[in-house]
Amino acid sequence: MISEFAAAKINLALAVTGRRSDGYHLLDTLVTFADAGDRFDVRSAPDLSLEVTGPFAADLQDDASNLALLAAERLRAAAFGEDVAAPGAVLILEKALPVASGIGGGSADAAAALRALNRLWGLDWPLERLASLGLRLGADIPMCLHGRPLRARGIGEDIGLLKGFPRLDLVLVNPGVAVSTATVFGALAGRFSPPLPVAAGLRGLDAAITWLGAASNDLQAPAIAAAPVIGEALAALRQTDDCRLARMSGSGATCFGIYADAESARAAAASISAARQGWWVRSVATGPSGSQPT
Ligand SMILES: C[C@@](CO)(OP(=O)(O)O)[C@H](O)COP(=O)(O)OP(=O)(O)OC[C@H]1O[C@@H](n2ccc(N)nc2=O)[C@H](O)[C@@H]1O
Ligand SMILES: Nc1ncnc2c1ncn2[C@@H]1O[C@H](COP(=O)(O)OP(=O)(O)O)[C@@H](O)[C@H]1O
Repeated sequence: MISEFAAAKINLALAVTGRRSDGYHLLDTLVTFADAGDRFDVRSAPDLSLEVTGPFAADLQDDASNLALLAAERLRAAAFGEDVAAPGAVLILEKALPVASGIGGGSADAAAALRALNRLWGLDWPLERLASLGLRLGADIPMCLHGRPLRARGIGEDIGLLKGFPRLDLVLVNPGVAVSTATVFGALAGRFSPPLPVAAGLRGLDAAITWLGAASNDLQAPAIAAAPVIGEALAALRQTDDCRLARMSGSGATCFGIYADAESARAAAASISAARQGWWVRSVATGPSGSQPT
């Protein structure tokens, strides 16, 4: 049995800088990964199959369109072609992240499946080769394969790792609405931004907060227009003690707050959870060099 962690992806800042001729939008985004996520186990079997467990399993009823299984099928076809002796695997996904929530659930799972099967099948493919296969399934899969602080451009394929980017104590809040990524991009209606400022050499919380404060997430306003409860999630974070910055991740609806330390983050998460019992609320840490579950 091989296990991989599918860490939640958090877009700390996101500028939409243009649009390609195929309709996909060009981004400039600063991303980090949390120690909250889905868990992925794989074991050898003659065929490929998927079992989904965990608190959000019921939101993913259709296994055939699950990005993790699709990624596994693509990897098997690319590595073994029509070989009748091609290996299979049982993929066991524990779905702990809310679905369609701006924290890369499907992409994180597909990346974890590729990493796990690369090991199980002894393929030894480099990350770049897995990333180019993954990109054809989801724009966020390459960044989720890296799983550490990075800057991504293009639609997510042009990645630069951010060495020295600080560990952050965050609260993640999902107010229980699923937001369609395509709808949110569509609502931008061609309003584009300049690229984000240079992010090299950001060390320490204060430097990160100053840099992030001068940036934004261009998808936040259209997402709030589609689902106003996202504005309530941001307000709830901003009202907690010691919240240094609150913003939405990706195309929403999950929002994050940044805190000075883990204790403040835990206290904020407890107070939001107590006030909003239907919301998904977690205090998490992001890792400077990739995140592992706590
Ligand atoms: C916005 C971001 C930021 O990291 O995150 P999420 O909100 O998904 O977490 C991503 O770019 C999302 O990437 P991903 O979730 O893989 O998107 P995909 O499934 O490839 O695309 C779903 C749909 O969104 C639109 N889309 C997506 C990505 C992009 N750069 N431009 C787009 O216009 C397209 O209409 C596409 O058909
Ligand atoms: N393993 C998966 N986890 C989550 N969503 C998935 C998965 N496979 C396919 N999907 C589909 O992908 C869509 C986007 O979900 P997700 O990747 O969680 O969004 P986001 O990247 O915004 O968090 C959902 O509508 C969901 O049905």
